[in-house]
Amino acid sequence: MHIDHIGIAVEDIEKAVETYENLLDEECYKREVVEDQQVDTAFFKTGESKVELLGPTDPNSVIRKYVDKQGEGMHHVAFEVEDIHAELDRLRDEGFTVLNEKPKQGADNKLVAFVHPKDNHGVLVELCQSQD
Ligand SMILES: CC[C@H](C(=O)O)C(=O)SCCNC(=O)CCNC(=O)[C@H](O)C(C)(C)COP(=O)(O)OP(=O)(O)OC[C@H]1O[C@@H](n2cnc3c(N)ncnc32)[C@H](O)[C@@H]1OP(=O)(O)O
Ligand SMILES: [Co+2]
Repeated sequence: MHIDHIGIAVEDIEKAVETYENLLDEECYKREVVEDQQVDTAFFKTGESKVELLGPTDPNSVIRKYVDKQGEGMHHVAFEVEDIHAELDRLRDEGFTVLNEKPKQGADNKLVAFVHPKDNHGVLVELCQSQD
């Protein structure tokens, strides 16, 4: 597994894109709203991995709930895997709480699924598999 991206929850994604374009001295390479997850995303390439900014698109968005409760900040770490179905089965067998029955369509043309932070010492983990 390698880190595909770090997810950062933000209040205002337009402002956050401006900040990170300044900070990283590079343009955001993709903007994508993922209705199913009620998030607006912005991606920056950082070497082999990426930064994914996440803004809420709906009052019921998990990002809305997170920012209201914890404030803006690091939200999840995503690992890219070859076979997400096999990995989810392995993690379930190992006793991890996999939050998705089956992988969902994520951003950046990936299938995604999540493992509850309570099993990972407080870190929400996303597994993603490229559909390229
Ligand atoms: C568009 C896809 C994109 C991609 O990369 O392709 C994405 O990354 S989408 C990202 C947004 N989607 C998700 O995060 C889906 C998975 N998340 C969830 O299902 C929930 O957020 C969940 C289950 C992690 C938490 O939901 P819940 O309703 O239980 O929220 P609570 O505030 O009650 O939290 C319970 C407990 O967990 C702690 N918590 C919540 N979120 C996080 C987090 N991101 N990192 C670490 N810990 C988290 C929260 O503090 C509570 O802890 P407690 O000790 O019980 O107070
Ligand atoms: Co993500």
